[in-house]
Amino acid sequence: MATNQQPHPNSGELSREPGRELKLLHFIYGQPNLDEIRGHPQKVIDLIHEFEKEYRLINVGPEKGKIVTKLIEEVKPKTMIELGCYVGYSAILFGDAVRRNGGERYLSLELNPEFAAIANMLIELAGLRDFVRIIVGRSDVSLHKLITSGDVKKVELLFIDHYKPAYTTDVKLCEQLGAIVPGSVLAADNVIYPGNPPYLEFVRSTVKQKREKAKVGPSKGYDTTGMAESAVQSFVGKDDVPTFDFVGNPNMVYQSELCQPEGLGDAIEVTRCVGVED
Ligand SMILES: C[S@@+](CC[C@H](N)C(=O)[O-])C[C@H]1O[C@@H](n2cnc3c(N)ncnc32)[C@H](O)[C@@H]1O
Repeated sequence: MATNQQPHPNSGELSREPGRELKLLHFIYGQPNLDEIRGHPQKVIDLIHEFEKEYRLINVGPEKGKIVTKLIEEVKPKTMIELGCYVGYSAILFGDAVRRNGGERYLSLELNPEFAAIANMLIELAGLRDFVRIIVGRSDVSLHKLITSGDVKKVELLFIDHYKPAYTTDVKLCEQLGAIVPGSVLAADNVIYPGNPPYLEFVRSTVKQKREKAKVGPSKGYDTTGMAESAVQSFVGKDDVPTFDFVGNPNMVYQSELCQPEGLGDAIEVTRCVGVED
């Protein structure tokens, strides 16, 4: 399934110089017509696209973004959660869509406080400051706190776009805390490039297969089988371990499909929870 040898769709000759995310902030806030941009999410997105003609950023991009925007129109979440904010591209694009579709808030979980600070400035410029909340920290710790405090009662729509090995463990955490319910929808990015075979196997498994696997007891580490080494090493490093032990809830019934924009070397896996087996 994974096609790790493929070049990243944006890789070309683009600059990967360290600190380019801060450069993006200067580029956008240095625009002479800043007042015309203020309060217009699409104009901020357009400027990020402009910057990406020269620099490589790791956001979801417009093609895969459309898939998630359509899901927002269908699900109409009151609260949408994303794992991985980076410089705020998806938070602005999807936060704006959630707001237009009657939602109440967009929670973005981000590990790196520098990225969160940059994203906050762009979210503010886009006019989404009162709608998008960035929570800085590890996604598992933040999810645990949000759910156990009662702040988030269920997952309506979850956009998963952070540390690749944590896709499965974070969804299992939501399962075992009872936050995944029939009607919950998961949208996971980068499932072809760089690829996430353990996640695809997990969301495409039957209850019977998951119960069989769960017999060994809670899993303690990340399953990185078939993942690109670069994906395993990025953001947290290969020695990182999940904060919690995971059993998940193997009784959750999922319907899962790959949504791949034409001509793109990557796709979003869209997974719907359609029931719970006794
Ligand atoms: C691919 S980028 C997110 C792109 C963003 N969703 C967009 O489309 O604009 C991945 C982000 O996840 C963050 N991240 C990695 N591991 C994380 C974790 N365990 N918890 C929270 N954020 C994490 C990284 O710091 C990085 O900013």
